[in-house]
Amino acid sequence: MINKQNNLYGLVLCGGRSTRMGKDKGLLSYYGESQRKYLYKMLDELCDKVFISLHGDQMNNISADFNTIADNDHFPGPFNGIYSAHRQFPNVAWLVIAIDMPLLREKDLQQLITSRNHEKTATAFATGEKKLPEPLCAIWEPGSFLPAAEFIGENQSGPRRFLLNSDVQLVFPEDDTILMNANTPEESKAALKKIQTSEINNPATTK
Ligand SMILES: Nc1nc2c(ncn2[C@@H]2O[C@H](COP(=O)(O)OP(=O)(O)OP(=O)(O)O)[C@@H](O)[C@H]2O)c(=O)[nH]1
Repeated sequence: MINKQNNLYGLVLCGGRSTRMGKDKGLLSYYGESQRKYLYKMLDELCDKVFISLHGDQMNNISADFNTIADNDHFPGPFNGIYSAHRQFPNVAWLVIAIDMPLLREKDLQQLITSRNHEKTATAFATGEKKLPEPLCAIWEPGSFLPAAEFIGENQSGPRRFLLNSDVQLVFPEDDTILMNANTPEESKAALKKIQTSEINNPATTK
């Protein structure tokens, strides 16, 4: 177990449209509570402060129990959420996670934190056969945002492409499936089955 990290803020990206799922992915439940609440609490164990990242028109539908940051730029996609968080608090690093990774455990985030390299643009899990950085489960250092602003200024909005052109500390997860995305009802069902039938994400064994 590691302590809360000073100057590390947590961001749960929830500003997507969930069109493939057909319902808000933040409201799905894999562990007996909404995924939004589950991941918020997980980050709260590790970070100084935690925020839910949303696009502007979702702000009225969220409980006041959560700290929130609304997208304030004009391009769609997760980089907008990350960049808007930085604009609000430019001097901290951000531990960013996507709402649609139901197999992610607190111990995986601890691995990211203990592997963190403050000198790099970001510390990110390596995913897939090509071991590319996963921008939506990563620590973004404060120094990443000047180059990010330039990148966005060139009308680019892909956070993975940005990290591919940056100096990133790659972290190799114990098991690649922890980063599985559940974007459709079928993927969500498959994730739930994995949770119920394997120990990978049994909350009792996650810490
Ligand atoms: N703040 C913010 N987060 C976003 C935005 N778009 C996507 N995200 C988040 O980024 C992560 C990955 O999103 P995607 O799965 O690519 O897109 P989605 O909109 O959630 O789902 P689809 O509509 O099915 O593509 C999820 O955690 C989303 O909530 C956005 O415009 N703003």
